[in-house]
Amino acid sequence: MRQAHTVEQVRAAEAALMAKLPEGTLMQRAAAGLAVAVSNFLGGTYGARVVLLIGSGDNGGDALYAGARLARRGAQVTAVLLSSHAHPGGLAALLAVGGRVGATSDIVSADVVLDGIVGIGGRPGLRPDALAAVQLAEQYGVPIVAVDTPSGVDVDTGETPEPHVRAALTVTFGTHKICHLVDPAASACGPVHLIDIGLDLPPAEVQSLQAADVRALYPIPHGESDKYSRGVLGLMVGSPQYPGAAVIATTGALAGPIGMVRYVGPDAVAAAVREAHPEVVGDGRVQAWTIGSGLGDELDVPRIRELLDADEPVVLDADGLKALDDSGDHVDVLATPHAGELARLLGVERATVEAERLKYARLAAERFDVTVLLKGATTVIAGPDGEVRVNTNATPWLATAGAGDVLAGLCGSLLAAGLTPLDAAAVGAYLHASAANLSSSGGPTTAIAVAQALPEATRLLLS
Ligand SMILES: NC(=O)C1=CN([C@@H]2O[C@H](COP(=O)(O)OP(=O)(O)OC[C@H]3O[C@@H](n4cnc5c(N)ncnc54)[C@H](O)[C@@H]3O)[C@@H](O)[C@H]2O)[C@@H](O)CC1
Ligand SMILES: [K+]
Repeated sequence: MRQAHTVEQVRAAEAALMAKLPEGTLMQRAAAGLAVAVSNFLGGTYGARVVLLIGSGDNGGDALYAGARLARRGAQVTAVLLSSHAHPGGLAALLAVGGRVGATSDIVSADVVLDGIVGIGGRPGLRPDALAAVQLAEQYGVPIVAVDTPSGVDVDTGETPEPHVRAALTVTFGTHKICHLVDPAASACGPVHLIDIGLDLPPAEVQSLQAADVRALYPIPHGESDKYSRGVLGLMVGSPQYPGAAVIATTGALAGPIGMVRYVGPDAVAAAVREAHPEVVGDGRVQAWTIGSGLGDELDVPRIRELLDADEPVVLDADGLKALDDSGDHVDVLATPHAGELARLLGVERATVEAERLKYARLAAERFDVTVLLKGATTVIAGPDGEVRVNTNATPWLATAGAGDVLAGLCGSLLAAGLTPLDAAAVGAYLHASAANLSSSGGPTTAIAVAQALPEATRLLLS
């Protein structure tokens, strides 16, 4: 499990640990890990030209001490001081081993720039000198390694209301911060490398399942299982307008853990579903529903509301989301909007949801008393009780027509097999992205190809 803590939680854990250790120990642990990560990033240090962008706080201190370590191993290290105050101990350490203070223009010939402008003490945005330095690095294609967080992003929300650093690598300390997992900030981090500095942390506000967590949650059939006990999913999806949505969602559902799929919808669509999947049967008892993908004119709000109020858990997707209201208990409902659909549900602009994904996913979960899976490059999943999961293993190639139908079918399958909405959403998003990676292999893919890759992605995970 990847955990992301708030700045307040990190500060408290750091204070508790610092009280037990000699002064400066934590910063030395951070700087040592940072120096190794930068050396690995460069493929060696001897002769490398390293520029440090230094702000007024301890984030700059980390960069300066790491710079001193790199200089001792043969790097040419130049500090660009962006504030009248720079960490005195760090600066002295750098100068003592042959590092120097230089100017922004040194960036042009650098192999790497370390962003030690601000870390968890920073407010969003970059001051003019810092912005000019970052832009120069971008203009000359010099990669930036962010120290702890890319400066300028909002660390606790993942929002990026102002200009900020776009890092090729982020090296963070103690735990992940929310900006490492939640977009748009997460996309500005590059790969995130975590250095353990020995913090003792409380439960995290935001979590991201990793392969082992998904493996542990996946419902695996056993010797006593039959097609009913493995779970039966009802699909109310697709329409004469969008028959493909029904076929694709069914393919996603059958590639999940359940034993049987029941399709409920117009005869012509049912025929198309059975042609692709002869094992699909008609109406009857189910353990969960997937409702909404491609319903178009078939949308029957009163019928959907009946199902939402019934005991079986429901994945509510696409057109079906129009049936959601904020009265009543919907804790066993998993709503799967993209940003535009969530914006419509909440009566705000799509761009506002895109900019504040965590906030609006949480808000909708609370208002509608559902679990919300907000689709995107990183998927944000918010439960009605405030729990948040983020999925980060997707590929941009997954942004293709019908991919959402696959996810709705798969998440329904996981619900019918007994997972909670939060777990079904997190496991579904993870496997959906794994299957996309498999079928894409770095190139184009289609929704059907993603659905067809799900069994193999699941096999690889479970083996
Ligand atoms: N506290 C600790 O025990 C440890 C802290 N570490 C490092 O210390 C960092 C936090 O250090 P600080 O608390 O000194 O804070 P920062 O270094 O993140 O920020 C310092 C100061 O910058 C100014 N500032 C805020 N927003 C700004 C902006 N947008 N542009 C320019 N200046 C701005 C503020 O005056 C702020 O206090 C962490 O991110 C991490 O890198 C690590 O050394 C590990 C241990
Ligand atoms: K930084």
